[in-house]
Amino acid sequence: MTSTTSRHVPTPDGTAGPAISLRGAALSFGRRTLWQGLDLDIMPGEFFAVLGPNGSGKTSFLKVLLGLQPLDAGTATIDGRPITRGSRSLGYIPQQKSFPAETPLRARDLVGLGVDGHRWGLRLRGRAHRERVDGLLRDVGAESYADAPVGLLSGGEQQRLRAAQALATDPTVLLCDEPLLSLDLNHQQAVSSLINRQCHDRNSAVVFVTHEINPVIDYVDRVLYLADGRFRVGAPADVMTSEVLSDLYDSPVEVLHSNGRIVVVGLPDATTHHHESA
Ligand SMILES: Nc1ncnc2c1ncn2[C@@H]1O[C@H](COP(=O)(O)OP(=O)(O)OP(=O)(O)O)[C@@H](O)[C@H]1O
Repeated sequence: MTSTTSRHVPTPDGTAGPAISLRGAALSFGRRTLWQGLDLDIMPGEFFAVLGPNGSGKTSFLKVLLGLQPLDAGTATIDGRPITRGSRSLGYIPQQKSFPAETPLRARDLVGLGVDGHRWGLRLRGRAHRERVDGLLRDVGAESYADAPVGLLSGGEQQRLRAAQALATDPTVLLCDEPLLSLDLNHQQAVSSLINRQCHDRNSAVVFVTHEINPVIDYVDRVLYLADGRFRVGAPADVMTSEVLSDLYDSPVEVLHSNGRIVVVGLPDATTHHHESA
């Protein structure tokens, strides 16, 4: 957390309050509890990763923050206010889903919607608009297909446009659901570094759901690790340990470190997962 300026709502003493705050949060579906007793403050400029095996509740956690999923107990606020759907301070990179082939938008139109599509009042138009869109397309390496119909692009190409569109809004809270899926290594690095800049230079709080911490390990301030209805929150070095993961999975798990990467060995058989296996 390096930024000093804040676009977030200040606390009475003038310091920036948490961008996201959960108190006593609980969510269950039927008899399956995803989490309970979750107290959490995510600060402006914090890069916060959410990890856990398939079905552990990572996407559901984002849905709560998007106002699409009510909690069963507790409260959730963004910038000190109760969460409402479609808040303008939220940016969202959804889990990859293809656009239909006939979608009547070019790549640059999609990004352009992020630049001014949700705003009332003054809209960036003409040259300024075009330059902003071009800059975003360049940032995600999408200039070469800027004028192509989105429905005809590959999954990875579409995903880069979604990242550009979400960043275009300069959100105070950026929610990312597996944004690196189907990107090759170069573009994983480009997109994760862009998200990191939004976080640390623009002071956005980033919530980054991922199966694989290694591509963002240098950026992550804290992780929420969900498994089997339980969770652990802390710095990666404190959570990604053999002791903590063995406790969460209730089964011996070994965490190895190799060349700055984390390798998890011995996840329970039923766990369809994430991280690199040895
Ligand atoms: N609206 C719903 N009604 C009933 N069950 C649901 C609902 N939404 C999610 N679930 C269940 O809650 C669990 C958590 O789902 P969620 O999508 O949050 O997991 P996840 O950690 O994001 O998984 P993945 O890694 O596979 O994307 C799953 O078992 C899912 O079937």
